[in-house]
Amino acid sequence: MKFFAHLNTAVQVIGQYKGQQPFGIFIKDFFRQDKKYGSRDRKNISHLCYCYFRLGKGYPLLTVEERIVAGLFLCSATPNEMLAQLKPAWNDQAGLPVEEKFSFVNAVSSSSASGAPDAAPAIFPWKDALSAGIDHEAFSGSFLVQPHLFLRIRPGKEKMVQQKLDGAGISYGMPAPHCIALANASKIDEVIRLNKEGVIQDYSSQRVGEFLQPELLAAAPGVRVWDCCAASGGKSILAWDVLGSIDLTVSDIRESIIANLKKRFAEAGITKYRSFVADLGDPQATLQLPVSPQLIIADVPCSGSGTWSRTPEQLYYFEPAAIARYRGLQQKIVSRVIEKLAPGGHFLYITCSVFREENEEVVSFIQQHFGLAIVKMELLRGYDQQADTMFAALLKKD
Ligand SMILES: C[S@@+](CC[C@H](N)C(=O)[O-])C[C@H]1O[C@@H](n2cnc3c(N)ncnc32)[C@H](O)[C@@H]1O
Repeated sequence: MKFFAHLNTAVQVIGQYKGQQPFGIFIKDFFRQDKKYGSRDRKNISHLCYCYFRLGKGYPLLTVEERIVAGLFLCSATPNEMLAQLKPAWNDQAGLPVEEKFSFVNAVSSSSASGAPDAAPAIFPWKDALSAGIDHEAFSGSFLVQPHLFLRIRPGKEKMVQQKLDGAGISYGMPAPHCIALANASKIDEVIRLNKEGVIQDYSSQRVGEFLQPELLAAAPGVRVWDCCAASGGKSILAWDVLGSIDLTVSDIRESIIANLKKRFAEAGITKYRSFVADLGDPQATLQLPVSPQLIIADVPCSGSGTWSRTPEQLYYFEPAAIARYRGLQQKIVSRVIEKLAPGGHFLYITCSVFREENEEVVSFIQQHFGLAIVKMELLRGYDQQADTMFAALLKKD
């Protein structure tokens, strides 16, 4: 019976949530206000809610309760206690390939008032807006699977990190050298000294290192790098590790963000760098850059659509009008920063978006307005690796 109580609470939570804040924060507040839920209850209720959001825009005419159960079935790789109680007829089918499982849900969907049956592509309905090279069906289906947690091992710490993980009995995969893939709930911060020995960084984000190779950039030691949307410094630490000694400047829009970065850099052993705060969407903003940078890393604000497997509520609440707003901001930011790039310098444009308008079209804008030439451009597919999907383009100024 307890799973029916969890289902009812999940229906209640979903009814109250309107998408204004990350769902993870909302549900924590919900549980804080009502102390009767134990940790197992909280885990199950959260899981049911996330199963609902993982269906994205699919099955809109099912009731909330039906959608939660459909999501639970589609997201379960094996039979389980919860499904056995909530939908016994589907539990034995949980291990089937997901394409086959859709037919069970479609049968319910078409027997409700919905008419046409649904399937994976309906989860993410903006197929025509996707960047080149994304398999729409596989991408849509990827929302049903929780992504891995990835750790990037810092240079020289390879043996130590693997020994520590083995010693703690934590199982992991290695999709690439220096890259550790773990189950999402792994408590590696109790085992690894984060930022010093390894950095929590998605696999695709780690692959941005392929664009930072010294031979590609013809970078000499001491190359002047500006990470202009640095957040807590994930790309800066990567550049530091790949390029060796760099002359680093970081900036972001708010002081509190730079404060987090400083803490993280201290843990990472990065002590020599400059930082400032600037709103790069404002053409009048003061940029406290000492000399013109030879490499600008612009990991710009974006829809984040390549990361929605981690926050599937965004997939559910997304309004496509937001894409043009992001593109407008991205064009302002690149226009503001490229004028500072040294002649012969490189500009690395990065998003975690799957939308062409934020990716290839901004690159075309850069080519047309600033005459930069593409050195390397790639959609970093993560959806087939339980990772984020990102886009990166390296351009060169004459
Ligand atoms: C995708 S995140 C960067 C992630 C970071 N590079 C990393 O690897 O961890 C984009 C960053 O752009 C910043 N940002 C948003 N709007 C901005 C603006 N108008 N000017 C400057 N930075 C901005 C955000 O605060 C956010 O930290």
